[in-house]
Amino acid sequence: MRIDVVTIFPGYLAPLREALLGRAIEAGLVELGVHDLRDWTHDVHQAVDDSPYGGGPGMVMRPQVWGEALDAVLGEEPARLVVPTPAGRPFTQATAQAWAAEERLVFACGRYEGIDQRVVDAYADRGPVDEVSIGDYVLVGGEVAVLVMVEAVVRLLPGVLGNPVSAQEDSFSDGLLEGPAYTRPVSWRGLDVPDVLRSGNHAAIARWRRDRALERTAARRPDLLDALPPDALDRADRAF
Ligand SMILES: Nc1cc(-c2ccc3ccn(Cc4ccccn4)c3c2)[nH]n1
Repeated sequence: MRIDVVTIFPGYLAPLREALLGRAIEAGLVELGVHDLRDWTHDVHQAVDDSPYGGGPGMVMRPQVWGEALDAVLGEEPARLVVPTPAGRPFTQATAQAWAAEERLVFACGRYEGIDQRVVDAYADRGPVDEVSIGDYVLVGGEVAVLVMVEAVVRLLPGVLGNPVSAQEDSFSDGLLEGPAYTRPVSWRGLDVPDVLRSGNHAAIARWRRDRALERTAARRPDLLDALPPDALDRADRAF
């Protein structure tokens, strides 16, 4: 997979070259290109924004600069164009799973009050364009959202995670939140590891973990329970 990011703050994307993701890049599992939008300005001030038509607070990012940048970065290779925005469709684990199958992702990081809508409209004719939100809160720009989404996608690529099973078993993959996890010592500040986890009874451990996941999901995210397909819960689950 190749990932390109266009931004006026390239340094914001430096964390993508650290740790697990950095090792995935070094291993050639993913290619990353970070591009400074201002490289496509032609004025001395390198202006990327202007006042909004119709008035209102803040500034809007100019379509011309974005058009030149995305034409250059996209080139002729097909790619999914992703535009983070608070007004986007929710980015979920299902989105990450779908995007993990893509050959190329290009992220357009806006700032100010966002990017002139004609940029999304103009590229919608060339290929898939997703306007996505990572949550119901407003950030200052798209860069942090891109860090989140790139991490969620790249961890799913073959060879990236040391333990690939965890990508299938992590939260949301079975529609439930993950339950609690424990490691040594068996007792810490008077708090003990649940006995069942040390019992060696794998059926009992699996049941206990499922029960804790159901309990936590019901308490913290009842919406996820409501969204489960009818056959997702078996009789033992329903006892919960
Ligand atoms: N889940 C998300 C995504 C964002 C996001 C993504 C990109 C941009 C580009 C600019 N802003 C600031 C801004 C503020 C007010 C209205 C519009 N945009 C962004 C915010 N916030 N929360």
